[in-house]
Amino acid sequence: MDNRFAQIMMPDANVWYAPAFFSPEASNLYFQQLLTQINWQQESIRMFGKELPMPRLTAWYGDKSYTYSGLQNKPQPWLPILSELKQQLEEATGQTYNSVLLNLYQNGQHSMGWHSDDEPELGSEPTIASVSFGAPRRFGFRHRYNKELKNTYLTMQHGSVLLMQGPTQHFWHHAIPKTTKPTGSRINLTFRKIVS
Ligand SMILES: O=C(O)CCC(=O)C(=O)O
Ligand SMILES: [Fe+2]
Repeated sequence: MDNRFAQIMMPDANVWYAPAFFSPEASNLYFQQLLTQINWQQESIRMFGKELPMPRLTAWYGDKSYTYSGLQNKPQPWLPILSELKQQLEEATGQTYNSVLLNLYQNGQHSMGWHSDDEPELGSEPTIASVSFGAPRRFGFRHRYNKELKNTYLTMQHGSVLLMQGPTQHFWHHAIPKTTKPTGSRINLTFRKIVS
């Protein structure tokens, strides 16, 4: 882990945050390029027997197919900008990644519900490197079993990286809550390693 990262002290977890992993100039460029180059999709989710639009746009790039929210996703092939980001994260974190899920939150009503990234394809203690560009958004952690523990909230800054590894997915859910504050677009990329 390079020295841009500081550990977030949470029990049953291994979480690191780099608020300014990328410079503001590089971050502005990545944000604009990702907005236009990524093949953003409006997917739907089945909830309570109904088809609902996901409250965000998504895209999936990588080498191996993967099941997410019950959907078998065929990834699109790597783009140069994604390979470049992947390489920088691999160098900084000492891990390798073979796929990336992208989320585009266009406003404060776009969100992601409480979940953990514990799909079997990721192996038992996955490392997930989560990059943010654009509007800052609150990111929450909630312990899955110990209700005495308070939630932990971080504000995901433009150009930041959050690293979740070790037992984090076993013990904690995470989410991007909705906000009523006027909020611009945010792009998130979660680099993952599919092992099966
Ligand atoms: O947008 C974020 O920071 C969270 C994304 C996330 O949790 C996921 O894609 O699994
Ligand atoms: Fe997640």
